[in-house]
Amino acid sequence: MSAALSDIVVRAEGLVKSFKGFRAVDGLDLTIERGMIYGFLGPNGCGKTTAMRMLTGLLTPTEGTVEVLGLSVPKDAETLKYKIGYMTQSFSLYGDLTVRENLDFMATIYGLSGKRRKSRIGEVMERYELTDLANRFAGKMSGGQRQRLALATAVLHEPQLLFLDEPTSAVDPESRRHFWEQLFDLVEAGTSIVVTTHFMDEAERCHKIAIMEAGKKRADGRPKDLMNGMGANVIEIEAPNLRAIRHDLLGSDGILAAAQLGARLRVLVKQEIADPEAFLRANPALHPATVIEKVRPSLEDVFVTTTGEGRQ
Ligand SMILES: Nc1ncnc2c1ncn2[C@@H]1O[C@H](COP(=O)(O)OP(=O)(O)OP(=O)(O)O)[C@@H](O)[C@H]1O
Repeated sequence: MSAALSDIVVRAEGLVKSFKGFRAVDGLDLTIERGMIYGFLGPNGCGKTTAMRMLTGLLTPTEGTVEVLGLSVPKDAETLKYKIGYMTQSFSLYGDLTVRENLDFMATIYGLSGKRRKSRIGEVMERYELTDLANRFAGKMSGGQRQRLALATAVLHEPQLLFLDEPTSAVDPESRRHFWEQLFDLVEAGTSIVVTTHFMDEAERCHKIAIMEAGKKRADGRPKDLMNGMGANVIEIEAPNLRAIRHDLLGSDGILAAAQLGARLRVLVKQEIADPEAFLRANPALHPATVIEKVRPSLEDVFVTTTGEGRQ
């Protein structure tokens, strides 16, 4: 099988990026399969953007190797440029150009000409609801409209692989939902997607994710598998004195985390504790009638159990 048709679109080994001795990305290994949405989940500053910039060939790694679509990066970055799309956090649009002019400019960058250029610009304007905004300056558009234009410019040349850096941070929840539906349309049409996010609900939509912290990958896999294999049971407690209970539980060895959600306390109990409900009931701060219920893990629970900083 030729490299371009391989089932692996990104392979990185031992990827490091140091800025004056500070390791923003610290030994990252990645294998991303074709046809999926792969998410980097992690807090601000954990190295998501730096990792993505190395994968796109925009930043040279300090150490490690990267292969994207069978090309060696950054050596073959120029060839790769025509096969990938990249939507940056700031959307990289020209505010003093109109929608059509932004698309026209990107078409030139990607070397689109003649009929294909015209038809692709028309197609993306239609698909991303930009036709009525064709003469609007990008700088005068709403966050959601700018996001649609940024996506339209990133996919104009029909890239095999699309990189999206926190694409929904500046948009409202409805635009976010709509945007994700558009991503799944792209996947169905054969595009593979790598996306960074710090939103748990977005990460849950990905086929696979890597949980990042301090430049390192702490865990990776399908969200469901990560939730099932997280090494803790999730118990919710409903009681009037939740702050006192939380304080008490956090001093206990068997407890990984306890966080209040409204009228409930969500407690992560280590898996080695065979009967977590009985374990909690034995705590003197709990009233015998306190409601204790085992619940389904969430990705946020996985995040808390796999990262140190998220623990509370
Ligand atoms: N050019 C640079 N020079 C020095 N430090 C940098 C540079 N680029 C990034 N960093 C540092 O590297 C760390 C990782 O930054 P990065 O932007 O990759 O994180 P991130 O997870 O994408 O977060 P954010 O969502 O805030 O961009 C941060 O501490 C950042 O300050």
